[in-house]
Amino acid sequence: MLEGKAILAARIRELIELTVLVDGPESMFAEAADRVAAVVSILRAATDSEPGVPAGRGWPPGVDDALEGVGNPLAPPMIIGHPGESGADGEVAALVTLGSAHEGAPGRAHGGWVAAILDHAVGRAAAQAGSPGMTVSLTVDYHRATPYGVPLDVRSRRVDQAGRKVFASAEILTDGQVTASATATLVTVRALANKAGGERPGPGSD
Ligand SMILES: CCCCC/C=C\C/C=C\C/C=C\C/C=C\CCCC(=O)SCCNC(=O)CCNC(=O)[C@H](O)C(C)(C)COP(=O)(O)OP(=O)(O)OC[C@H]1O[C@@H](n2cnc3c(N)ncnc32)[C@H](O)[C@@H]1OP(=O)(O)O
Repeated sequence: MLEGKAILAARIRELIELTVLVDGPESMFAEAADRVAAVVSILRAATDSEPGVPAGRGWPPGVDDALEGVGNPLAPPMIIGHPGESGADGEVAALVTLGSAHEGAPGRAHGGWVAAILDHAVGRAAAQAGSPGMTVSLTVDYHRATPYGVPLDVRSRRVDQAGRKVFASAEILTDGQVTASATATLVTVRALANKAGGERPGPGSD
């Protein structure tokens, strides 16, 4: 089931990428749109959920996660490595490859996607360090172009903690050079920390 969803999501990522890149006659777009509509109706028939309405997909991040979910076509996806796999002790190491659909300035990744990756990385680092929380402040420095189409190395770690506040940092590297870095403050959320896979948090829950 999961494998099938991951394959579907991978195809949809391909579809998104090609939709951004392709140019052609109206008839080609019309035919493609009709075929996509047929796929949409297959999926719609299989769910009671309404697109765009919060459904609460479970927690912690899984197959449908916005950044790392292999079953979420919007997720690049970010591949989270084992603790210490390629980063230093206590670091979370991840790999992510963006595409043309993530382009901002010509030839480089959009800064919003760069920030989303860094936000997720600090969230992961806080969770790995035993202090899962939500980002309340994220400061991003863009040092040089973050490319797309190549695997990006992402590193993050918890730096400090004071009460419920967790301080973390993260970088994105390519060819050993840091393209963007972030420092963040997260606030631990007790209700989430206690949930290994329960319902998604509601607004303002702690
Ligand atoms: C996300 C939880 C994860 C837990 C999951 C469980 C398992 C983990 C497994 C894997 C996790 C892996 C990855 C997760 C990665 C990403 C997940 C995506 C999450 C996000 O996508 S995240 C980005 C968006 N994020 C928000 O949506 C937050 C909006 N926010 C709020 O929902 C509230 O803010 C809340 C509930 C967080 C706290 O609210 P509250 O009422 O409980 O706490 P309160 O306001 O009292 O603040 C307490 C202390 O933080 C200080 N403080 C507050 N704000 C500050 C700021 N801006 N700068 C500096 N300090 C600040 C105060 O000054 C006070 O400090 P003091 O105690 O010293 O006075």
